[in-house]
Amino acid sequence: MVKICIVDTTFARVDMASHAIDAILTLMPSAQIVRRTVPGIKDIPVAIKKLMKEEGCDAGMVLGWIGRSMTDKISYAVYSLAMQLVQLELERHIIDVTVHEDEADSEEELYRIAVDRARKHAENLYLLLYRPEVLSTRAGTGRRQGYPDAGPIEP
Ligand SMILES: Cc1nc2c(=O)[nH]c(=O)nc-2n(C[C@H](O)[C@H](O)[C@H](O)CO)c1C
Repeated sequence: MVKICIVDTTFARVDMASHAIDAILTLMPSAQIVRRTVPGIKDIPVAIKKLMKEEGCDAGMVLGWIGRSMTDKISYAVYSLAMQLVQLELERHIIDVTVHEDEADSEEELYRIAVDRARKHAENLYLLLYRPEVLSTRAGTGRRQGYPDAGPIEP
């Protein structure tokens, strides 16, 4: 049975983890999910690393929300680097679902982006774990999460 650790934040304005878990359990009905929630993105790296080690998770998913200010964006850069280090150290995939609040002006559009991104990355996690060959068939096809696919560029 695959075990997946998930960490999200109270800073986020959409409960993306619930959508991700719903998609994960649709694709992997026997998956065991361990979820924790922390205040903000800078609290995620240590939380997911500790959880993955304590629970022995096969893979992880982190869901963050970035505010509109420059301080928020710098926080994201620091967080993003830390998440790369955690993955390298644990040698486990941890899919990063991040929504930047300035991706859209309306709350309706931000909600749509957040849900679409969480669900599509849940599928990516499934493919990384169980169907890596499917990802290879999609190489160069301009897949997007949160938006319609960009599509391939043909010669
Ligand atoms: C400036 C800032 N921006 C964000 C953000 O855009 N998204 C987010 O999730 N959290 C932010 N935080 C909070 C920090 O990540 C963290 O929760 C606090 O510094 C407490 O450790 C901070 C402090």
